[in-house]
Amino acid sequence: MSSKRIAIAGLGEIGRTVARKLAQGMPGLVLCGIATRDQAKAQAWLERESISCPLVSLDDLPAHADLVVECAPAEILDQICRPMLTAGKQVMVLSASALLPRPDLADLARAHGGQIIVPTGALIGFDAVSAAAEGTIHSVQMVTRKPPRGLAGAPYLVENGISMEGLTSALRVFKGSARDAAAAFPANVNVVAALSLAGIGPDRTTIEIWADPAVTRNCHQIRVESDSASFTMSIENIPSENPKTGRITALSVIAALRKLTSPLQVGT
Ligand SMILES: NC(=O)C1=CN([C@@H]2O[C@H](COP(=O)(O)OP(=O)(O)OC[C@H]3O[C@@H](n4cnc5c(N)ncnc54)[C@H](O)[C@@H]3O)[C@@H](O)[C@H]2O)C=CC1
Ligand SMILES: O=C([O-])CC(=O)C(=O)O
Repeated sequence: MSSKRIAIAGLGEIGRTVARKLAQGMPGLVLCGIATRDQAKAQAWLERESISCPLVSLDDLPAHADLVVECAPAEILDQICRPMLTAGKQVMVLSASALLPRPDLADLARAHGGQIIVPTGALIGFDAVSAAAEGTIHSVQMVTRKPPRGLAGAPYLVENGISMEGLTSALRVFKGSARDAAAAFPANVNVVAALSLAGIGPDRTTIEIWADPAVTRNCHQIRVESDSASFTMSIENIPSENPKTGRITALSVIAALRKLTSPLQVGT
C-alpha cells in the first residue's frame, strides 16, 4: 500500500515538531512538502535538521499532498483549506477558532469528498464529548487560566485597553460563548472552538478566560452535563517556546496522524 503524503502549512512551533517526527519516519506516512512564509529561514532549518523536503506554495499543496496539517496563522485558513478541499483532500486544522465563522469550508469538503480533521490539540476528552453528543448534552462549560503573557496581544484585550502588564492577581478578562471567545482571542483559545465542534456548537458552549500571574501553565477545566454522563476534565499545559501554544498540541497532531494508518485504533 502506498504511503499517505503529508504536507505542513506553517513551520512554527507545531509545524517544526510535526515535520521532525514525520522525517524520522512514521508508518504509512511520508512528509512531502512544507509551505512557509520565510523560505530562507525554513531552508536553513531543514538543513540544520538534515531534513530533505520541498518548500511549496499554498496553492501547490494539493499537487504534493493527500493531507495538509494547517498550523499557520488563523488569517490564512481559507488559503490553505480551499484548494485542498476542492481537490477532495484532507486538512488537519489547528486554527480551530478560524473555522467557526467559516461553515462553508465543511460544505466544500462535503461537496468534493474532502475532509476537515480537528485534532484534540491542547485539550482533552473529545472522545467522551463526542460520545455524549450522540445522546443529549445539556451544557459544556469551560474555564481557562493562562499566564498573562499567554494572552497578551489578543484583539479583545487591545480593543478594550486591558493590559497584561504588572498583574498581581487573577483577572477574568472574558466570559461568553465559544463563538465570541474565538473572535476575541483567535490565537489563544482554539481549544474552546474545537471543544464546541465536538459537542454542542459554538453558541451553547461557554468559557471564562482568566489572566492569572500565579499560574505558569495554560490551564483548562471543562464541565459537561449530559443524559449519559456528567464529567469534569482538566489539563495543565506546559507552554512551548510560543507561550500561547502548549507543548502537547504538536503531540496531539502526531497521535492523530498515526491513527490515520494504524492497524489498531484506540479511542473514538
Ligand atoms: N487547536 C489547538 O489546540 C491549538 C491551536 N493552535 C493554533 O495553531 C496555529 C499554529 O500554532 P503555532 O505553531 O504555535 O504558531 P507559530 O506562530 O509558532 O507558527 C506559525 C507559523 O506560520 C508561518 N506563517 C505565517 N504566514 C504564513 C504563510 N502565509 N504561509 C505559510 N506559513 C506562514 C509563520 O512564519 C510561523 O512560522 C495557530 O493558529 C495557533 O493559534 C495553537 C495551540 C493549540
Ligand atoms: O487553544 C489554544 O490556542 C492554545 C491553548 O489554549 C493551549 O495551548 O493550552
